Amino acid sequence: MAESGVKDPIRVVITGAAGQIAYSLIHQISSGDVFGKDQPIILHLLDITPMMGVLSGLVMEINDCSFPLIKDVVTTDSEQTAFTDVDVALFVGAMPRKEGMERKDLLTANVKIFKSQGLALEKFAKKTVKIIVVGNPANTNCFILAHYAQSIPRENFSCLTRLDHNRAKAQIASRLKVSPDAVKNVTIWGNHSSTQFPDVRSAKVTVNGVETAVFEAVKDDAWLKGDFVSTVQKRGAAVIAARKLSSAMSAAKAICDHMRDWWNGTKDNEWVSMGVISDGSYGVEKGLVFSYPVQIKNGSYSVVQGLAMDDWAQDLIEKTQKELVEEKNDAVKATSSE
Ligand SMILES: NC(=O)C1=CN([C@@H]2O[C@H](COP(=O)(O)OP(=O)(O)OC[C@H]3O[C@@H](n4cnc5c(N)ncnc54)[C@H](O)[C@@H]3O)[C@@H](O)[C@H]2O)C=CC1
Ligand SMILES: O=C(O)CCC(=O)C(=O)O
Repeated sequence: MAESGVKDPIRVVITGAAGQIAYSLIHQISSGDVFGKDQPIILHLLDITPMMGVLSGLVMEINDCSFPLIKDVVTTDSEQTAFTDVDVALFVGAMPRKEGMERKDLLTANVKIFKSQGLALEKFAKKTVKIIVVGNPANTNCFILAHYAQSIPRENFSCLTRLDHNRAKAQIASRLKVSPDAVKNVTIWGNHSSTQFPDVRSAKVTVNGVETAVFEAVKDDAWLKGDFVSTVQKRGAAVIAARKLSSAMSAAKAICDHMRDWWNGTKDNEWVSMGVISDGSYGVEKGLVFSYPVQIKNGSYSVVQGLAMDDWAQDLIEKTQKELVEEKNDAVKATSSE
């Protein structure tokens, strides 16, 4: 904080800044929706060289928005310039999948980007940098990024599963005809892929002022264990099939929700889902980037412990873990052969 009582600016890097997610994200961040209405920001926008013209147009638009919180905008195709002294790093830049592909089909191309950016992050970012990996396959890209940036604390790395979390809340809310904010404590376990486990066994919903377990309120176990799960698992693909482009507005909103909660904390007795480096909780292999229920206080998250498991849940968690182990092995092979 400067002597005047005005906060010092924070540096926020967005990779893939010329892409469709960034176009929504930049607006929300610049408006003060994430770090607060009193937090000045210097934006670092990274993209590949052919996109520098697009970034210059984006800067014109940012200027034309007259955001009072934006103190400077740095556009660059240099990883060194992009990551120097950053406080927050949003790794959006990567190739998106097309209709018919699984996210892991992007692995070979995208993990190489994350190796190179991990090495740059290691050299140039602040050690306190808070990181969200969005580019797919998000968990495994995050694993590679962290692997090549060993001096940054492990708890500073995360990947985005908040979009899945929001989708799960929205499905329950729509089924019960309540607002999504009446639904709390859903959990996304595992990979941001079609093996993820959207779990509402501990979730609660407030209907007509009364808080009830979601399973009791919905009264349809077959749906909660069947179509609900597969709808959330396959929502990304459904959007691509309909829009011919992958989710962007909802992804940007979820990135903001994830970082806002990490920056400011979660509400009492509530949790959110974040892909984080596993400490072995719930029997998951240590070191995998796995989505867990987390609570956040003073800028640090902790995995919610002691949630009940049954054979059905355990099976789903093992399936998504198995996929992550396979992805990790393929990613390590793809990055170490260079
Ligand atoms: N985890 C999640 O919940 C979600 C993840 N995604 C993923 O986010 C990523 C970005 O999606 P969109 O913005 O829709 O894609 P997009 O194709 O519109 O934009 C990607 C941008 O990244 C840039 N880029 C490519 N390589 C780069 C590099 N080495 N350094 C910096 N920039 C680079 C491209 O030039 C492009 O401007 C995709 O991988 C997509 O699958 C999308 C939605 C949700
Ligand atoms: O599904 C994809 O591959 C891109 C977008 C995404 O990850 C999602 O919508 O969940």
